Amino acid sequence: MNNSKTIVVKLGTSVLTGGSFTLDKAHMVELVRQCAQLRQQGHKVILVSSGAVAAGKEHLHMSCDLNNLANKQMLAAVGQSQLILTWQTLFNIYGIHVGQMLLTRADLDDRERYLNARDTLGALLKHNIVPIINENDAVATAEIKVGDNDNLSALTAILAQADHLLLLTDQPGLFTADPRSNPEATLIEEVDKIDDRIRSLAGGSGTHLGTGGMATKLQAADIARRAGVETIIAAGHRPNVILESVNKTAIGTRIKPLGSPIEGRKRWLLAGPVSSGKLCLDAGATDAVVLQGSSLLAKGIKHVEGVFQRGELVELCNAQGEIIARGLCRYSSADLSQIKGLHSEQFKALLGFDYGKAIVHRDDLVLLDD
Ligand SMILES: Nc1ncnc2c1ncn2[C@@H]1O[C@H](COP(=O)(O)OP(=O)(O)O)[C@@H](O)[C@H]1O
Ligand SMILES: N[C@@H](CCC(=O)OP(=O)(O)O)C(=O)O
Repeated sequence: MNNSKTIVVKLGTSVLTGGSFTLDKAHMVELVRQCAQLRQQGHKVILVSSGAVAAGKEHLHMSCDLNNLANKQMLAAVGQSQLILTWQTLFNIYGIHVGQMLLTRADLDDRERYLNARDTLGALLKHNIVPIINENDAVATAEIKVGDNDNLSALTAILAQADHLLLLTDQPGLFTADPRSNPEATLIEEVDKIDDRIRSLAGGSGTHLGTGGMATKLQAADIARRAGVETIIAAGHRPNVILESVNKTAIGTRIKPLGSPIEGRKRWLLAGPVSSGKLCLDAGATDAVVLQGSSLLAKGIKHVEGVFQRGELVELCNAQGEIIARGLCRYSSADLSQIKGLHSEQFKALLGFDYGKAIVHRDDLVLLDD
């Protein structure tokens, strides 16, 4: 079917537990029914499922300090197997297989590992298996974590070249303020651009088990929209929410994608590496990069922040300090401290070598301003 869409459905702990410390299996079966129906309509479905920590707590009947990393990892290790067992049992009702993928930031940083994860996801979808993704909480420490499943689901949507990202939570969408503390807050139905004004509306999680609240949902939506993916934030308990979101019923908060989807390597630049440093550009270089589609030359670099090697990802900032692009830097921070502000003809005399005049080549750069 040529109208086939790929949909990433992110289910927050709040949806899977209904705010309790146990998995709400009656509701999970309802979500599975909707996923099965979407597949019958010819669409592909990927779940990003939170709930491992909650499931671990439920299984062990143990109260422990959730601020302690080892405790949380223990609960996730126990809970993840319970969680996937529950999903498999429920999808079995419809004769659907599931495949578990546990990822960390490190799996997406490295281009080769990113491509491996992409191929696994592709193979699961090709064989009509529903991928169920979570962060590998049992082993991931802060340095190699994505940190929250909202961002992980956006990275998954990029990996899968999805059409829609549904962030299902315990609120009907993004409100003008946290509705838990502001009963007057109203739903925002459509967002064109995620700027500081929109970000300022989003608070953190209102529960002990949720991570990130609305703030991480907006981060995720911003990454997704730049990769051409539409995001919908909606209530996981709304009847038929998954079916209606995809079939264009006005529902929750819809965050529009940017016009044209970007090509593979640039998608990885958005999804993958964490930045190792910053290049601050003058106005001329900013215009050249943003408006003229040029590579970044050393001449327009005013200063360099951070320590990085050749080939690492850096952020490019304009004179106001706003991040305008991400890209792979062809020179190390040590080299750049010598050649910033100079013409490329001088590189060899100063460094003893030269990797070409582009500091960040156009092919290795993705723009963020819009
Ligand atoms: N502007 C806002 N609009 C809606 N919810 C918000 C807002 N700011 C903060 N929140 C909070 O975000 C919570 C949902 O995020 P979170 O607890 O992380 O849930 P999940 O487990 O679904 O990811 C809501 O319960 C709400 O308290
Ligand atoms: N990976 C964790 C969930 C992390 C997370 O982002 O939680 P949530 O904000 O509920 O989606 C778990 O499975 O418990």
